[in-house]
Amino acid sequence: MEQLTISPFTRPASGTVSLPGSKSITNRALILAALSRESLTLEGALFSEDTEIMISALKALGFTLSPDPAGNSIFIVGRGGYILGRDIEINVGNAGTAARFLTAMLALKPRASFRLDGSEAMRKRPMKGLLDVLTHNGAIVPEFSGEPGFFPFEIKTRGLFGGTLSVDASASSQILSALLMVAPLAGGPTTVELTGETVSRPFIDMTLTMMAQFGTEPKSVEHGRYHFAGEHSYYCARPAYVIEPDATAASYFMALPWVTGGSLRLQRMGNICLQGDIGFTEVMAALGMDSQTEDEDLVVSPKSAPAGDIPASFDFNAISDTFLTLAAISPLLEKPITITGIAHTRKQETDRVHAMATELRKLGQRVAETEDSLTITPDLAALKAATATAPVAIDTYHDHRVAMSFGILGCRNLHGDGRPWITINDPGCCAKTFPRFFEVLNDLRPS
Ligand SMILES: O=C(O)C1=C[C@@H](OP(=O)(O)O)[C@@H](O)[C@H](O)C1
Ligand SMILES: C=C(OP(=O)(O)O)C(=O)O
Repeated sequence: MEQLTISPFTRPASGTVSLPGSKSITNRALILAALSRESLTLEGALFSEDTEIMISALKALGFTLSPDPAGNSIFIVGRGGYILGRDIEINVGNAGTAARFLTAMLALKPRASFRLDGSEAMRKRPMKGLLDVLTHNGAIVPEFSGEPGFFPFEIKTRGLFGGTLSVDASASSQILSALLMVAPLAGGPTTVELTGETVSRPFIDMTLTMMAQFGTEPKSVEHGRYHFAGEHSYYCARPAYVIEPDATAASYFMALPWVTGGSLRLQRMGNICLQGDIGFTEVMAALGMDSQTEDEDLVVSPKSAPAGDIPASFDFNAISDTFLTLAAISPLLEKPITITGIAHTRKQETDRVHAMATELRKLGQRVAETEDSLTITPDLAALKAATATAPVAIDTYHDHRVAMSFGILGCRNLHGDGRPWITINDPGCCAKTFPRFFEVLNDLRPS
């Protein structure tokens, strides 16, 4: 297995970070463009495993896409969602967005058959809420090769009829986002209603805002019920759609100057409109970091005034992809913190709550784990002792965010002599959303 030993920063971080495009926006824009009746160029798109999976799947479904990785753009010809072919195999890898959004889109096609599978981790991730509602609607007839409700499966599709789609999206907001995006193309008036709560709320707002940007909105919304008139398509009466840089990826560089000192300019992060994860700036503000918008950029640096008391508890339910960033740097805090609202992340790339607890314990930290929370009691002396003789190898569990967040922690000059103390196992897993992460990180090291 490949390993990367992190060299600590012996001087404060400085420089400008150009972040890749947002994964969530790129994969939504690809679906919405395919569902629209026009051609469109996506600018500032992300090129990574998760978006390559979406691009390949749409190509397999007969859509014309011309990706230009060097120019970060993708030209796509929409066909009102019309899928060519009736017997197609798709592998969604470990891309949650592709898994949920594509499955819902396939259900629109009458009289076809699709075989879907994903990575080993994806075979354990929640799909049941989505498959159940599509089955009850008569849109699909699923057949499972393994455990019912999970990949791999085959779906015979009948087309999405109108009516009421009651959905359980408690395990993943992507299930609700998927249904919302396809509901306007159902055969008749459609109501999407949530049977309970959902997690990661800002991603639902992202979906609804992007649907509106592509020309289609619910006719009305009331108490978690979204009404659509039916028989619509998306219209994107513009030649280009510009994708925001990825706010979750930015969380690592909001944390870096806290770990190393210094100041960073995050390009085009100054006016993020669609991504709730920009709220991580508030977490870092509580830790004593300042973020100022300058032109379109965000400049992050330690506050000049001393930080007040850090809150004892942070609720990450709305921005859970960023909880790993805070958890990884928590050994450098002065007081214990509790991170709550993260039970659903146990069913993501890996069991993230358990993975973070396990790796922090390897670093000598005291960690208490509940179903929905982590309490980390920082211990700097134990951190130094655990890493005194050789770097500790952090296991990453095929989870890009475990790799990237501990990569940031390893930048602290912990032993004062520039000696490396953290090794990241399988650093290549960051290719899911940020293939060049460790190169970008290295470029911020003053020479
Ligand atoms: O809709 C989206 O683009 C996402 C929603 C969230 O998933 P869950 O709703 O499963 O938490 C988030 O964790 C994921 O990275 C992206
Ligand atoms: C949870 C994540 O991804 P996915 O889109 O596969 O759910 C993530 O990127 O942190």
